[in-house]
Amino acid sequence: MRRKLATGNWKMNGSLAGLDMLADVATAMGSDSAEAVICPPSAYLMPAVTAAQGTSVGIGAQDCHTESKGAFTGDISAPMIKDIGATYVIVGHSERREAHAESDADVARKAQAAWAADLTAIICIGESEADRSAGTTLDVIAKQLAGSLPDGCTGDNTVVAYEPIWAIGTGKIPTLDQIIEVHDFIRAELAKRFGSDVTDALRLLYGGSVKPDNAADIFKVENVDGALIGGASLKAADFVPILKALSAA
Ligand SMILES: O=C(CO)COP(=O)(O)O
Repeated sequence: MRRKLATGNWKMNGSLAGLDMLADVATAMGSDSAEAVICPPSAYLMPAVTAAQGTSVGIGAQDCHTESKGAFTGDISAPMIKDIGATYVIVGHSERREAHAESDADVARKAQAAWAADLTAIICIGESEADRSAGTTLDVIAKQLAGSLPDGCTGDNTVVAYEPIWAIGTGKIPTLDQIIEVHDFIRAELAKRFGSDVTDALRLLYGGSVKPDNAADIFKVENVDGALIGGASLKAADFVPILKALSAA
């Protein structure tokens, strides 16, 4: 049985004071079944871990370097993320693929770095609007899966997040049929490569304009095991209803 997962990606947003939402999320969660993870900017990782201590809210980073240490000004490594007590790291977000020219191979190396540090990698994939219009969505997804997921994926070390680029921060979300098609396809591709035991344990998140008012419908989709949430993860007032919808799904 896959445990549902709501992950908040703050991107380059939030503040030290904004970490107060962690306590609100923890309180609201109660004994809810879904897991909650917040990924703040690296400047707030350590205070986030401290704020979440003793609660069931997990903390993750938004990126890591492929190397564990060295002369890489401005970067942070997977062992550092582990060292401060975070447990997840997002790799291959489309904003990093685009703004930092990260290739599938780079993303795979980051996932391996995460695993080596005993972190769970949330590996992001997703098509552009041009891909969708050209009818090549599934080809793009297949290529990203093949290139960005290293051999050795398990349900413990990896979460796959499908984020159509055109749905990120736009308020546009795919139809449920489109989400079903891509998530079913991802599950089938994973099964071909990793076998059904691994695939049955691997969580697939949907990301892109998930909000309190559309979350319940998205979470009804069988192969959606949770969400990667941007804007609506900054405040407990938005994040908690999404988490509740997930627990109820
Ligand atoms: O990119 C996202 C999460 O990683 C989605 O962002 P939004 O929820 O703001 O659309």
